[in-house]
Amino acid sequence: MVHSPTGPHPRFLLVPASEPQFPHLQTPDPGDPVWNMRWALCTRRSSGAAAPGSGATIFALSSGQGRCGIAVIRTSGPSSGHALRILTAARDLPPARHASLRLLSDPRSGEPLDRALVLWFPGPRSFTGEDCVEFHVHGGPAVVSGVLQALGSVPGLRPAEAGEFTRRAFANGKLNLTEVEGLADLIHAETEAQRRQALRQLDGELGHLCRGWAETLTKALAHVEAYIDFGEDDNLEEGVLEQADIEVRALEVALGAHLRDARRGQRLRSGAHVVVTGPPNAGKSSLVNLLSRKPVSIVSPEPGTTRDVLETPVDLAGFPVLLSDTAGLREGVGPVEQEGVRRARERLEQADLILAMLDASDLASPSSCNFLATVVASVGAQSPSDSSQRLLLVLNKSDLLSPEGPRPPPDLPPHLLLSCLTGEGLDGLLEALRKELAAVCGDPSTGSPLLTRARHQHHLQGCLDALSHYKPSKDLALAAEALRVARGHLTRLTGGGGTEEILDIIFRDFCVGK
Ligand SMILES: Nc1nc2c(ncn2[C@@H]2O[C@H](COP(=O)(O)OP(=O)(O)OP(=O)(O)O)[C@@H](O)[C@H]2O)c(=O)[nH]1
Repeated sequence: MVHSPTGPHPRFLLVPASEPQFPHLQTPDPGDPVWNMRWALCTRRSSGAAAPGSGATIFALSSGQGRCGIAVIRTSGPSSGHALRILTAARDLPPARHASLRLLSDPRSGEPLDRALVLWFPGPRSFTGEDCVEFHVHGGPAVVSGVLQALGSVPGLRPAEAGEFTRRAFANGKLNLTEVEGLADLIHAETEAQRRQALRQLDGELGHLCRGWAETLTKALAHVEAYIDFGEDDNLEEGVLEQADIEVRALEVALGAHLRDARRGQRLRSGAHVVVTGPPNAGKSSLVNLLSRKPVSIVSPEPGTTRDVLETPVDLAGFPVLLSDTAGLREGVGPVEQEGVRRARERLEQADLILAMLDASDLASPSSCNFLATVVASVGAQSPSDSSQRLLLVLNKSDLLSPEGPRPPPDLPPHLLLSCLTGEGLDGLLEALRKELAAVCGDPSTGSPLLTRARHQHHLQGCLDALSHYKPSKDLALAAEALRVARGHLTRLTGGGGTEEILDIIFRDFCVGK
């Protein structure tokens, strides 16, 4: 939709050409065809964010909504400097990248809006690569809306759409796609581990790794193509193909290792599934309430209280977790409880980490014995390096164990003693959870960068599949094609040749002002 410069703007008024507020500045002329064209470009809307370089200068509140001490409003685009001069009623721009105190006024009425810090970032040394301005204003709603209205009245400026600043940074080569994803994750990070992981991705670690792999493939491709062109030529160095082969096989090993690890990064991004299970009355609901620090489940001395799966998001030892309380596992019950038990078993299959819970004072009961037999079987089946499903055995109600009474039998699998009632043993449980979750989600502070999205996994798998067709001893032309396809996957992972739909999906994660 194109708004006429003389017609009504949906939200903001234009400065009438006949009322120049700042005579020393160029006043927009709605009769000027060049100005008209610029206005049309500035106000053009598409289904997604406007294409960078369209000439539009965008503005938005970049700090959160609502009353606050300081609010940051920013602009990006060619008219940023012009807007800054208009709002500060100044002929000159402030020194670049230095905070300057300025009085901001409404260009339509000259009315003072706020005394604010302004920062001028001439492109390309800015977040978006374009000319940018930041206004650090007092965070009252009237100030913020006054400044936004004032900016909207400056010709060539329009409100930004969600993610548009970042999209421009991407288009101008300031961020690659994995860094954009890292930035989106950082904005959404709710736990410490998510923040660490997102920051590493924003710092470009994953992109750097992929670029290194792509370079290896480019080199191998150059060697293979040289061999195709000059294979018979004596001048070609010996062992060229062999060297390419060694590098491609090493790359396959590295890709395989990352793919085996692939689900960890995704769990870190979207939350690991932790399921509490055990016989009725073991204290499962009490543990879920304790770990989530809220009354998610009903706690009662009546066995079989929890009938359905109750799920709650929790920050456990810095890791994002979807914690599920489930019905107590037992046989010979009514249809409703039976359905609860079926759902509990179903949820257990999806668990990344199982918290198997027993009443420490009731280990000899049939339901405890049956449950324990299942746990022992699953612990035996678990290899220490297996990160697909992990298990922690917790003996609750330790407060009911008297020092002179029977202690848990020595042949029990490794377990933790806990009392949900007194909190005794909780620190030990949290530490054990931290270790287990680091195994399930990967430790974001160490090791190689994690693959945090299915998209990453898809391209690495595509790369690996393509390399399986790399057989230079059989057919050099096909081998070269395999290298090209493999390299294409790595390039797309960092956003090269990315389709618009992928960009739209990724930028949808952003808020306005970012
Ligand atoms: N003494 C003692 N009692 C506990 C402890 N934890 C839970 N309880 C009590 O044990 C009873 C059962 O607790 P719940 O948390 O409802 O147990 P549950 O495993 O969810 O029970 P179901 O819903 O039947 O599967 C309640 O009366 C709790 O107050 C504990 O550490 N010590």
